[in-house]
Amino acid sequence: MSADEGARRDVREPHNTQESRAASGARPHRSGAGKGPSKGGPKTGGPKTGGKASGRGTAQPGPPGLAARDAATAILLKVVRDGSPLGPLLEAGGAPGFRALSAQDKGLVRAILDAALRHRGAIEDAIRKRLERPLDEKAHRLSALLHLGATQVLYLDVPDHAAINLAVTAAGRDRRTAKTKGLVNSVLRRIARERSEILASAASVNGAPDWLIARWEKNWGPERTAAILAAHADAPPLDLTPKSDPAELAERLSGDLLPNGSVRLDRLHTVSKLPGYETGDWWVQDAAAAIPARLLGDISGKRVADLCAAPGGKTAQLVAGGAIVTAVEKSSSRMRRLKGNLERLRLSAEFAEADVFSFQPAESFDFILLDAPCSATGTIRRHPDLPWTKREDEIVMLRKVQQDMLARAANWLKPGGILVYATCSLEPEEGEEQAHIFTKSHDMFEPMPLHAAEFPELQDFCTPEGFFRSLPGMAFGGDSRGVDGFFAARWRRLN
Ligand SMILES: C[S@@+](CC[C@H](N)C(=O)[O-])C[C@H]1O[C@@H](n2cnc3c(N)ncnc32)[C@H](O)[C@@H]1O
Repeated sequence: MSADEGARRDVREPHNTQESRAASGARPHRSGAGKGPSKGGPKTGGPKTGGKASGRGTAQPGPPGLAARDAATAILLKVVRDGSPLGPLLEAGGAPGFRALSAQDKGLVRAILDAALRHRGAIEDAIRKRLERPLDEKAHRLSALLHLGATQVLYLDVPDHAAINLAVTAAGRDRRTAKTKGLVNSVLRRIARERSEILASAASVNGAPDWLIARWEKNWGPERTAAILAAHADAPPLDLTPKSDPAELAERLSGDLLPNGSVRLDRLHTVSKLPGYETGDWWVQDAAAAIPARLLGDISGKRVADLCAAPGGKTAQLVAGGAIVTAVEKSSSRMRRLKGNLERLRLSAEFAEADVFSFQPAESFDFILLDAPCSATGTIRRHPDLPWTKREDEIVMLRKVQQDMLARAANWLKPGGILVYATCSLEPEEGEEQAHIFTKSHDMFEPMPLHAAEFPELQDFCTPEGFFRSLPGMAFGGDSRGVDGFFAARWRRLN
């Protein structure tokens, strides 16, 4: 996955997990111990096992639900075997089998994949313990069928018999897995029988690859790592940034007003159907993602560069704050999204579709916000595919990009101007360490540490060095539903 594609989506388009799930009626079980499934969720039909093995794919039309299951299998394979990010596979130009599905089936596929990836560690553990011998490393398709079947049995409101029959049918219809029907059937039946026990122990199973957990334990310690993993297991709430009057919006949407002015709703909302969507009264943005732009202070009437701007959550904040904003973004498709988002919000900015490494501003800026491309490990609760598609060497590669970008951006600031650097990463190499390197190598810049006196609501998030640091699992203003992991540092140019 490229750094760009790993970028979070602060301004969410109508196609998102929440709304798809709402559309499909596929409500996930709440994760955690002792939460047995309630039955009678989405009707996948009552597929009968059988059907003819048809080589690759499923040429014959199958029982209801099978097309969705096949699309989910193909997409899960793309993500966990090939390392493709999930988001683009679920978009309009995404995976072919997915594109052909009805809106309801698309919703079902999104819900299955979200749960399968969010709980991948626990599901893998449950399957492994119920196999007589380990699966062949190359048995990717069989593994995916077992994972999706187990996901439905453990985490979605689908009757066990329907979920299991569908998995067995899907196995039987493909030559590569036709002989494993018995195994699929017996493993999934055991998982259904032992559901309570599996869910009770799920929290103790690591929900990310070992290399990531080892990093977090080294950097944040075991307790905070456990809190990060617990936060990842719960789907996040829906946070909105109001264009104006947060209290009015919170009341209008019956949401909770967070101390930074974000409005928090539960996640089962269709974003584009919420009041104020059409009129551009708010945009989707995690409460932590809304902090870096605020660190610039009073920007009204000032020239602000928003570097690495798409999809535009921070651009919107800056424009709404009265600044004259130049939004720099190198990806054309993401720039289109940024423009579309600002259009909906009736906000205007100057758009520069350019690479930060070749961009040349006509004049210097009063303020610069650099929201650099990063591993995005702070957004795993919103993108549960990330742990399974990231590689550690990407973090090493991105460090150099971030360092060079910061150094380049520093040249474009007026004397007295303020620079904020931010990443949505849990990795100190992309946050704290970058800030220290910049301070050491730029004596024309003085750090502007954040203090609780200036931002009382951020007291728990100001580090001793004066950085902003959030970790998933940290409560904000008494709201225990957590925030994304973010880092931000701030400097003033001396002359
Ligand atoms: C973390 S996202 C930005 C999120 C955005 N600031 C927001 O709040 O909505 C990083 C963005 O940087 C863009 N990007 C990556 N490398 C870039 C470069 N060299 N020049 C300009 N943009 C770049 C990516 O395409 C991506 O859209």
